[in-house]
Amino acid sequence: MQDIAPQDYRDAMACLGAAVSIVTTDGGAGRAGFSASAICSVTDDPPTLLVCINRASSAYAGVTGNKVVCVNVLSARHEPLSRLFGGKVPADERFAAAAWSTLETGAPVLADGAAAFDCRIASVVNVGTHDVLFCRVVALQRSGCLDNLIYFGRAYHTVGVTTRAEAGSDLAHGRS
Ligand SMILES: NC(=O)c1ccc[n+]([C@@H]2O[C@H](COP(=O)([O-])OP(=O)(O)OC[C@H]3O[C@@H](n4cnc5c(N)ncnc54)[C@H](O)[C@@H]3O)[C@@H](O)[C@H]2O)c1
Ligand SMILES: Cc1cc2c(cc1C)N(C[C@H](O)[C@H](O)[C@H](O)COP(=O)(O)O)c1[nH]c(=O)[nH]c(=O)c1N2
Repeated sequence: MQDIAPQDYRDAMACLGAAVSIVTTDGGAGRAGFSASAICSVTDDPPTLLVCINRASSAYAGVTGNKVVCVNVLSARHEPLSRLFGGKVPADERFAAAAWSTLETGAPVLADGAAAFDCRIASVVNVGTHDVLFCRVVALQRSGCLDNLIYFGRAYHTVGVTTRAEAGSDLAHGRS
């Protein structure tokens, strides 16, 4: 087995593009949120996704105490917001920069996000510095979903379509 230095791993992982979301929580353990790219769908029956959170994150206590999160998928226009939620900024200042609502759990839902997955944490696996949160989706919100903010090569990029017509009816009806 190779002896892989963390920096070599990160350099390689920087080549894996990923959609950027803001993961939020609220409840008795307080309101918190952080930018996240280590997110993916697990299964659609029951609807479940996973989020990897660094236990050193300022949001960790809130997320694990409230046991609810909302995954707010970002569009291109949210790059400044992702930078704010990317660390070293007080939580109130992060949330003051956008409009939020709630769905089922009380976790903040970004008013104009590409999509929002309101979740209850169903199980947690500790792996090294992170917890892998398996989250049961209990409510959804979706906008026109015309573009996504992508993180690749240590920089933000955009992928998407420019018009709803270009998106086609498949996207509008969720067909792949
Ligand atoms: N999964 C994560 O925790 C994660 C993902 C992306 C970025 N980040 C953080 O965002 C900041 C900017 O990252 P960057 O991409 O500009 O440069 P970077 O060199 O710190 O990270 C390069 C890539 O390595 C991975 N990575 C970095 N730190 C990680 C960690 N602690 N755990 C798991 N994967 C990790 C990510 O995929 C990241 O895009 C850094 O502080 C980084 O730690 C963390
Ligand atoms: C594009 C991008 C993507 C991610 C992150 C950052 C950025 C810029 N960060 C790190 C996270 O947002 C934040 O930096 C940490 O929470 C540390 O900052 P605070 O403790 O909140 O100040 C991050 N953290 C984490 O625990 N899981 C993740 O998937 C990601 N993904």
